[in-house]
Order: sequence, then C-alpha cells, then structure tokens
Amino acid sequence: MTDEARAERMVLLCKSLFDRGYSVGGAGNVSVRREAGGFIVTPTGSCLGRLSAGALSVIGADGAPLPGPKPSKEFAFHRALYDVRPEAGAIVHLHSTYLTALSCLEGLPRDNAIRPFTPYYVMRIGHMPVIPYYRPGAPEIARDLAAAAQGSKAQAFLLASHGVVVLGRDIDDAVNNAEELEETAKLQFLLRGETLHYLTEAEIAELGGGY
Ligand SMILES: O=C(O)[C@@H](O)C(=O)COP(=O)(O)O
Ligand SMILES: [Zn+2]
Repeated sequence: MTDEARAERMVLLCKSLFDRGYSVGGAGNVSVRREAGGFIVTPTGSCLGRLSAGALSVIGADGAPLPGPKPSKEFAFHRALYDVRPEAGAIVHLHSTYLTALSCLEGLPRDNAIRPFTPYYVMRIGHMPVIPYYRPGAPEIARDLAAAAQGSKAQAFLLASHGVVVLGRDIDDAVNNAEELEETAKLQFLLRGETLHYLTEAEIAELGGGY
C-alpha cells in the first residue's frame, strides 16, 4: 500500500471512530508506519473526525518531522512502541468512554487490567498492562510503555486516569483491536455485581493467550 493510500485509510477509520463516539473533541492520536521508513501521525490538537490526508504530520525515515503540521505531542510514545515492537504497523490512542473509566479505577492489576472472560479479548489483545499516571505528553509515558511492551505480546496498554494505547499490524487491525477492547471494557462495567465466568488457564492457553 502506498503512503497516500495509508493516509487515506487512516483518515477514513479515524472519522469512523469519531462518528461512533470512540473519540471526542481533540482527544486521541493515531499513527501508521510509512512504506520506506518513518511515520504518518495525526497533528497535535486535531480532531479524529476532521482530518484530511493531505494535512497529516509526516516523520521521515531519519526520525525528523517533515515540513507541515506539528505531530501529536504523544508521538514520542508511539515511536517508543514502534522501536520495541517491529511487527506493529499502526498505533491508536483513545480516550474511549469505558476504557477511560476503567483507567480511573484504583487498584487495577498492573500486569493485566482485564481478567479474560471472553475469547476475543485473549485472541486480539492478549493482556493489557497498566502504565502509571503521568501528565499527557510526559516523557515517562514513552519510557514506561517501551518497558512494558518490550518482549511482550500485549496489544494494548492502559494509561492510568487517561485512556488506552492499542497496537495493530496495520491501521485496520489496530482499529479492530481498539473497538473490540472498548466493548470488553463496556461488558465488564455492565456485568458489575454479577457472577462472571472467567476463562480458565486451559481455555486461555487454547486461544494462544497467557504471558
Ligand atoms: O490526552 C492528551 O492530551 C493527549 O494524549 C491526546 O490524546 C491528544 O494530544 P494530541 O495528539 O497532541 O492532540
Ligand atoms: Zn490522550
């Protein structure tokens, strides 16, 4: 896929996320790898519902931004994740309602914020480490994300009191992961107070999960 096609696809899927309430206002940011190195990134302060392919930020293969709109202030954490997870082709950061609500809870298990109760959480996400709270844009987010992601199969990370960061092979995969993960968080809140059947270790292992 050419970089132009990647940018068009990114704009289309970001608008789809926005139109269905996965992001609001200027919250969230998205990036994809370019064909010959470097990245296409949503500009800082932009609304995911109102992007245009010709007005995205571009980072060159040497890591330097090309002339144009300034990239997301979170590009440092996108970059840190790409560095330690070479298989990732796209990253989506959202403040989606249920995952952000989850991120605000006290006492979340640091190694995995959601105990698996559906197969698709295991198949798509694996597990979801929790990164402590830092102000948006803080360099510590990149540092802690890289440490949590290195050598891990986790496809998502919960930023405490902030939102979620989701990886994918490409933009379609990352958006699918984000949508299904938000649904899992929603189910968990809907089922609060009910007796949940959690998947057993054997059921998780059969799905290729575990960590
Ligand atoms: O929460 C924040 O402020 C950022 O993490 C964010 O979601 C939007 O920042 P920009 O991508 O710089 O607009
Ligand atoms: Zn954010």
